[in-house]
Amino acid sequence: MAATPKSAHGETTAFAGLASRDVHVIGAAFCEGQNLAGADAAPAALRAAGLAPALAKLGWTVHDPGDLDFDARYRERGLGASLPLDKHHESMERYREWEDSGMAVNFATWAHDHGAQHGSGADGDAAVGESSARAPPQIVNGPLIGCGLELVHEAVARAAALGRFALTLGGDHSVAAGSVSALCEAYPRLGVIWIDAHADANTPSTSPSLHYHGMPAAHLLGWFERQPAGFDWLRPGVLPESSLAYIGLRDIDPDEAKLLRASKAHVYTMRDVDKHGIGRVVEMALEAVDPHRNGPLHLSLDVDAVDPHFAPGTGTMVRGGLTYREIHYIAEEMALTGRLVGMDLVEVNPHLEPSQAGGGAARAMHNEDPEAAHVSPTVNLGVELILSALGKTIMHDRYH
Ligand SMILES: NC(=[NH2+])NCCC[C@H](N)C(=O)O
Repeated sequence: MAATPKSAHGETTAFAGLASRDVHVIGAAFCEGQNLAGADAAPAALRAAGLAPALAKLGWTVHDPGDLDFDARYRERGLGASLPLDKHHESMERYREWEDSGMAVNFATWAHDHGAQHGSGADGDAAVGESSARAPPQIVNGPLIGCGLELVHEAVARAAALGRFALTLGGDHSVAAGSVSALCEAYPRLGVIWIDAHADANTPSTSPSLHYHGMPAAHLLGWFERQPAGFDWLRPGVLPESSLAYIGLRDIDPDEAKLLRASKAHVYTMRDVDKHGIGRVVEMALEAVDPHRNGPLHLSLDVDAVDPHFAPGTGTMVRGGLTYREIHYIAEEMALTGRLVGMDLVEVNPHLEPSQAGGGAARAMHNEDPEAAHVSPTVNLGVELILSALGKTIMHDRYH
């Protein structure tokens, strides 16, 4: 059966799931949405940890054209002057300094209070139609991010048009602006389950950091006061509020919380997980975004939703997260619907893995996939979660 997402998955038609077991890997080595580099190393690290052979073993045909070439796109669009791109990133030494300081505030705030190494990013960032006289707060590196994420959007749209499962490997959570917008267009009734410690629902006006990785949900939902330069390809509101459910939230900024409370987005915080248990929370979230239980679904998984005990290799860790089993359960339930069409795995930062910091190599457990190289705990968890979302269960190692 040919894949024709638009006509086949219209408003009223029940979606029967992808017709074939083809997964398209979109390597989005992109970390411009935050002030720390390293998340851009994740796609390569996930591949090195054996992602493709493990997916093949599970019964999937893997299409991986390699990482998107962001630099080429920047140059094409005349943004070459912004290269090298790491000018707004803080150093790993500064990150360690923040950790040693006791981490009373998040890294972005700490870096700001301790003389950020990078500029405000405001230069040349004027929003569309805005005069510089009363310039609104500017997303750090805004136009460059818009340009880069358009490439993600295009690649995900292509994967969806081919009827393939769109697996986006971040990168920071910025990439979801590209992937989710593309999938919402390909699958009009798309329900999005967003697993995260943070809501990423700040607008440029509410954001304490002006980092875009804290904003993609707000942008998709249409909450930005104005369209920032470079984002013409993103239709604000492309994701209806009621089609979004969060699980795992525990670090929300005050004005961000106000926006969420006033919206129709479905929020399941860690407290809901405590109260109802993960089984019930997943059921409620799926019911909320897809009341008929017959529409296409997307999983946007930020590894910082997981407790730092299990996922230490990420930039914005927050205590009190999902356990190893809870996060796997979520991924497994998504696979069991048979209607998952895409997944983002974001915010894995191999540079922050304990093994890289001198803590010794992560040890393999006896029952782990021998084909997966044991690079580091968070990278390995990332591979495992992708496998769970694509059908691996305790009783079945083939998607059936
Ligand atoms: N994708 C992430 N890790 N987001 C963290 C966002 C942190 C904070 N709420 C901010 O807006 O900056």
